[in-house]
Formats: sequence, C-alpha cells, structure tokens
Amino acid sequence: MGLRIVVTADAAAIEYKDAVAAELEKSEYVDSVTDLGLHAGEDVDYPHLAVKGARMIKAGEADRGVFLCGTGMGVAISANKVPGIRASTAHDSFSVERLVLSNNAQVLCLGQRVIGVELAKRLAREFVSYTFDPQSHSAAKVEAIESYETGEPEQA
Ligand SMILES: O=C[C@H](O)[C@H](O)COP(=O)(O)O
Repeated sequence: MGLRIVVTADAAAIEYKDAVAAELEKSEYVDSVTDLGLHAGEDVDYPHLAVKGARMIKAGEADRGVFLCGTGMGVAISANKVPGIRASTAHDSFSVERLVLSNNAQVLCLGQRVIGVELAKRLAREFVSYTFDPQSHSAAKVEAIESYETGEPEQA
C-alpha cells in the first residue's frame, strides 16, 4: 500500500506546492495526495497551515507531509509543535535520505525562495521512496526524541 501524502504551502510557495503535488501523484510510492492549499488568492499564515497538516498525520489521516513556505523553515518550526511530528527543512538529497532513515521524519519542508523547482520535485520524490527501519541503529535515538515529549525525559 502506498503513502497518503498531505501538502500545504503559504502564499510564498503555492507554485512549488502545486508542482510537488503533481510530481507525487505520479510516484509509485504514493496512493493519494491531499492538498490543504493555499490556492491562488488565499492568504493564511504558514503556522496554521503547517499545524493543520501535522495534525492530519498525527490523527492517522495521512502518512507523510511535504510542507512549503518561502524558506521551508517556518513550516518546519510550526509542524514540530505537534507532538509526535518530526519535520525539517532539507534541501539536498543526502539530508532527505537521513530525514527518513535517521530521524523517521514524517514531514519534509521546502522553501520556494531557496531552491529551484526541479530540485524541489526531486527531493519530494526521494522523500517518499524511503522507509524508516525500526530495527536500525537510529531507532533508539528517535525514541529518545519522543521521550522528551512526554514530560518525563529518559535522560536529561
Ligand atoms: O519561514 C517563513 C516563510 O519563509 C514564509 O513564507 C515567509 O515568512 P515572512 O513573510 O515572515 O518572511
């Protein structure tokens, strides 16, 4: 079964969000792409969009997200406010690989004002091709991240 992807972007990144969504629709790893907007003419600030998308993942309504803004940083910071969500900006292939394989991140964040559209499409395509291995040496570290969300850190 393929991934259910949610995409969203503020007014600074609508063009790239649409390009990334179209790219992901073609991916063999993707079953569905849900577009939370923005669409042309709409204006909602990035924190609200990123948290809405992150909450969809947290609720089990989507598996992964690709969130965009001018830099990819505001949506990442915002998505990480949702407990259980791991999101980061990553603008190179190696980082995107490690975002999944090391960090088990559900959300890739991209910046329309920083990279070219072809790179954005490629990174989104690569992001959905990786699967975290819960038996890997990285799993305990991801669990440690989660332990800091419970209010009872395993090791401070
Ligand atoms: O991280 C924030 C984004 O880049 C956003 O698209 C632009 O935010 P700003 O208008 O506050 O610079």
